Amino acid sequence: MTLTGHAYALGAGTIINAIATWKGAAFGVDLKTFADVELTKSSPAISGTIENVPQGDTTLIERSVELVLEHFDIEMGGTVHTSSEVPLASGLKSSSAAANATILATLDAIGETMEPMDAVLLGVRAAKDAGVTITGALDDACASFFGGIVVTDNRKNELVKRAEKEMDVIIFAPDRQSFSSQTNVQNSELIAPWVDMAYELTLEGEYEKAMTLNGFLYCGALGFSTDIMMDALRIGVKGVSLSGTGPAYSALVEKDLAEELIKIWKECGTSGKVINTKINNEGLMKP
Ligand SMILES: Nc1ncnc2c1ncn2[C@@H]1O[C@H](COP(=O)(O)OP(=O)(O)O)[C@@H](O)[C@H]1O
Ligand SMILES: O=C(O)C1=C[C@@H](OP(=O)(O)O)[C@@H](O)[C@H](O)C1
Repeated sequence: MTLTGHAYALGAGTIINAIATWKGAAFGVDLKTFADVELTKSSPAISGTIENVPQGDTTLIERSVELVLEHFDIEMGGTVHTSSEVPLASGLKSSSAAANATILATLDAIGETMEPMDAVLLGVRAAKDAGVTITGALDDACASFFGGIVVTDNRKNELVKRAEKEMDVIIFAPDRQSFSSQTNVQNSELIAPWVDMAYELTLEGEYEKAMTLNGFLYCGALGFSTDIMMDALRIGVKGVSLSGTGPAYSALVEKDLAEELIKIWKECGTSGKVINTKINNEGLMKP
């Protein structure tokens, strides 16, 4: 007997990177990661593959399948395959999207459901077990699963706030990767008092101000250039930041500024791609 399941989850952008204070905020975007799971009774092991990334680390998606099967006390093995519109290890939450999509695809395969927040927390556990995260990145996991703007306390495993906002999202993704597991945690902790100020702005609904403050702080702490942010501010963008641990940047913009920002970032002289997307407020399920 072979069971198959399919699902997708969203990539996301950063408002507050949680590494400094363990409190974070992020927004889901219209970029998807797809997961296909195939389970058989005969195979005890789970083996993962990532489309177009033959050398990619598949521990996260394999662990995600395992945790769902363990939860329902099911002894099966098989395969999990992902394909993604989210650039890998760029700060755009490819890991949260891969874990969430895999968990939902596994549930689909075995014909089970879970409370949405329990599914998200299983993905966070898989990310911790796979060693791809510092705080568990509940902010990113919630943005990827619920869409909209989310604010979380990653130490308490708590979704503090969720809001919806219609905005375009323009992303600049340099042609390189930066793994969260290798980020400079000590430097991030040094900026905690000011990241706290940005977090307070987030609670007040001042997402764009919060995001831009977060961007300058983390660019400073992690050694990323602020030129891309300045390019955006110069034309009137209010919300622009390094996304997560970089190297990608994302901006929240009204429609009228989107085209101009795309043009400026395409001509900025740094090699990378510009992605035109928007906040996805639908998500996969409601919290
Ligand atoms: N499509 C995918 N399929 C399987 N694993 C993935 C996928 N995308 C990301 N990952 C896992 O997540 C890791 C990258 O995580 P991370 O550095 O936090 O990047 P991001 O900021 O994009 O989440 C990869 O090394 C891999 O283990
Ligand atoms: O590993 C972590 O705990 C985190 C990684 C960062 O994201 P990326 O994985 O996108 O760099 C950050 O934005 C998030 O708030 C917390």
